[in-house]
Amino acid sequence: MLWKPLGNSCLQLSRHAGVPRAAAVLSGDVLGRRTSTSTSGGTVMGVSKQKTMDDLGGPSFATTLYWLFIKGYFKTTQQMQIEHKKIYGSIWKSKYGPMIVVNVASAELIEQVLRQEGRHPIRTDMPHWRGYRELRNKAHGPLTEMGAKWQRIRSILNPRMLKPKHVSSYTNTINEVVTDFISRVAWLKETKGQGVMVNDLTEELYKFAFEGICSVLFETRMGCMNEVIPEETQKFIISVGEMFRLSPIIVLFPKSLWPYLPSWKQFIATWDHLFKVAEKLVNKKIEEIQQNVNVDKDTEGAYLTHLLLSEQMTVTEILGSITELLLAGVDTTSNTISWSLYHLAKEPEIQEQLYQEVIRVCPGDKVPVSEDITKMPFLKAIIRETLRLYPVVPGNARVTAENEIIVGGYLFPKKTLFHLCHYAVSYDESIFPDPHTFLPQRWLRGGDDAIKQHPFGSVPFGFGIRACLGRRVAELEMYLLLSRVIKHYEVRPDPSGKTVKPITRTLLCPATPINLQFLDRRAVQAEQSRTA
Ligand code: HEM
Repeated sequence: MLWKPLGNSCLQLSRHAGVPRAAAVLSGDVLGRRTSTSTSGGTVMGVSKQKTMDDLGGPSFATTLYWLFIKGYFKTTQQMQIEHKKIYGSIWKSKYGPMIVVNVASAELIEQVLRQEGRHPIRTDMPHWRGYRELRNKAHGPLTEMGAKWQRIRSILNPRMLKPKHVSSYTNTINEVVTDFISRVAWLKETKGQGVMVNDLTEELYKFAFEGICSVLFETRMGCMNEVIPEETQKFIISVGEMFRLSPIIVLFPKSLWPYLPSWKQFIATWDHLFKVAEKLVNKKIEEIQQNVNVDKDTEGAYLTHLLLSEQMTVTEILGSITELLLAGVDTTSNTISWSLYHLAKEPEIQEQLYQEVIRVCPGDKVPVSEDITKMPFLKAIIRETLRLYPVVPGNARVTAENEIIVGGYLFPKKTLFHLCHYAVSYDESIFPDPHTFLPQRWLRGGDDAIKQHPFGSVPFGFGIRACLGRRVAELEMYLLLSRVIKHYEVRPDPSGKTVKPITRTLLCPATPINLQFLDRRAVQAEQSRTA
């Protein structure tokens, strides 16, 4: 997904940015506050002059290119947010050719942008993703659709993805996948990890997240937890990776050149494969439902069955949405769990505290279900802190489509492209003291830091009506997996002591493989009592 404003996809929209209307001068901001002379610019012959985008500082196009390609921030654009904030302050503009992106890097300014969104917020226009759909006559899903059509899709997809009672009904399905993941860890250790290591944990968690989301969406198991992964599934996973790899390349070129690019042809081929696999799964479900109808049997089922039976969307529309949900729901979850385990391995005391919480709520062989999770505040705090340190979407784009708005005392015209620098804000020490330290306690109610936190200091799932559609499902997956893995295994760092840093590949990912040791707690306890 292209959330960061570094490709034409985001930038294209800012071409529409016009000159601010004079009428807006002195009008006060849309939050109802009058802009004071001190924050809104100088005074011209006794009349205060509204500051506009022209008055904003920031790097030129050449300077940005220098930072990206000579100083080498192309893969660590999240870090560039922090460096630019030091130079330009909390708000600055970056130029990409004729296009302008307004960066906001404080909790207050992010709040101002998000609270002034219109009824149909836009992230980016994603011309390459939309281009494929238009070429092949496919429907847009929640990621690529805009305006009233987007709102309609969300109103249909939201309830079974976000309402707690529906989401908790996916618990058993997800727990089955977690059980298989725990067994797969044992198999990986034995066959490829000298009895103790799991190498490239993120890739393994990717398979878990893919299997988990497929089992919720399609009500079908894909075989990703098997020892040998089915060829079709493996190809699907590779296609997702390819599509994300090709996306930023394609958007570097104008649309008119796409038909001549080999990358565009590969891009089309990968999307064809993604839609083909999704179509096969949807058709299989339609056949199952049809067979039940033929024998007058009630059809029960989760997400896809509900969408098909409710008939609010055509099958083509369902396919468009389901494919996008799948794409949005894999790397995000798997990266977050990888970072959590990476930190728990490094911080044995935090891991022990989590283990004690899990066995207190779920003693013996009890497998946690969603009600148990409500009794595990420390588990939740660990995920929350992971998402602060590693926001999967480190910089989110926002286009203010409907209104002129005032942010930080500057007046911006309609269709201004904002880049919300979530990563920089997550490391703001005035909001999160000791920002580089993994401190889950800061998210516990009654904790010393809890009071100081600004509600927009860390918003890992976004905010408002265009926020993440899969948040509740992702949280359930992460809570169940983490609690059960820690109950079963003691996790220790790679003995080679490698530090893993984050890089931005559209999403924030580990730059190098995360390899960890997994010690079976029962085996360790048995060994300890034998030698005692
Ligand atoms: C740790 C896991 C996840 C994180 C941190 C995450 C984060 C985000 C963020 C930041 C956005 C953009 C929100 C905005 O623009 O305000 C987003 C959008 C979205 N996410 Fe997630 N996400 C996660 C998991 C998932 C999962 C599991 C699914 C699917 C089941 C999913 C589906 C979506 C969709 C469809 C959108 C686009 C919504 C729209 O534009 O209407 N996400 N996510």
